Amino acid sequence: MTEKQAAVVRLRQVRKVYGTGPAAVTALDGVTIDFPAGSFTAVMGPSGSGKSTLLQMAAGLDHPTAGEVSIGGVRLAELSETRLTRFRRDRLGFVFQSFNLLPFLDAELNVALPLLLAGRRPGRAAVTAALAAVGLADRLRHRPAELSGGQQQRVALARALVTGPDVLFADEPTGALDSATGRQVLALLRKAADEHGQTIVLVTHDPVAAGYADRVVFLRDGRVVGDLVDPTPVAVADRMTALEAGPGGVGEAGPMRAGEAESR
Ligand SMILES: Nc1ncnc2c1ncn2[C@@H]1O[C@H](COP(=O)(O)OP(=O)(O)OP(=O)(O)O)[C@@H](O)[C@H]1O
Repeated sequence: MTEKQAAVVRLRQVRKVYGTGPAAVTALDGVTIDFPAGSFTAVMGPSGSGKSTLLQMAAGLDHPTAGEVSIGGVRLAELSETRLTRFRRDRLGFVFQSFNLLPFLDAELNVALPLLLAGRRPGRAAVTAALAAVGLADRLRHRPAELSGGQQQRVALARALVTGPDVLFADEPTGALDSATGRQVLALLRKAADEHGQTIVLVTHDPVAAGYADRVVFLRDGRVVGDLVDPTPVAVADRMTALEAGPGGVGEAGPMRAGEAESR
């Protein structure tokens, strides 16, 4: 992997409105949050609460309607489209629920692709090391169709990590995997933060997945409504139940406040 700098991802009063007029949807309603350098944060919330939108804004995949996003001190709004594309390619990694591998390329070439696209000569050792790191050193010649879902997701993770990104954005990366395979992928995300200082932002519905993070941030109706530090799956599931019950149904825990968890 190449040298990288630890990078904080910073959102300030980020709003995202899709569409206009009566059909407009406010997906994010003034989100201010930091994802500290080298931290692993899970983003959770009911369906439609704005998790994927938050990830898209934070990763510069789409532009906010208002507010500001910076990564490692670079304000994304100040970059031209070309520079933003290059910034994403050089500094960020992405993993999605659908693995998005190219079906006609084997594992090795799928992993080499981001280096080729960046105009870097894909050193065979770097590509092999990335696949070995996800436990697939013996699958270099296999195409996606010849790999299990978990193996495909691990190839996708190797592809995301081969460039040595400062920040890795993962949207439901374990959504299509069984729990044992999902845990392997989550352990690799944990390792990326612990051993390589990479900043991990994980969108998930799964309290077990969120339990791998340092902190869980909860969204509802496009707003941050609370967080949980050193989360356990049980504590996360409790919060989710309260959130999904709606504002009037938060139960004994009472309404959540941002930062509440730290004071406990
Ligand atoms: N491209 C789009 N155009 C219009 N509305 C959108 C678009 N993307 C998202 N939305 C709307 O914005 C809101 C937030 O969507 P988002 O996908 O961010 O939520 P989510 O929390 O990730 O949901 P889920 O858990 O179901 O994936 C929803 O009401 C959704 O319908």
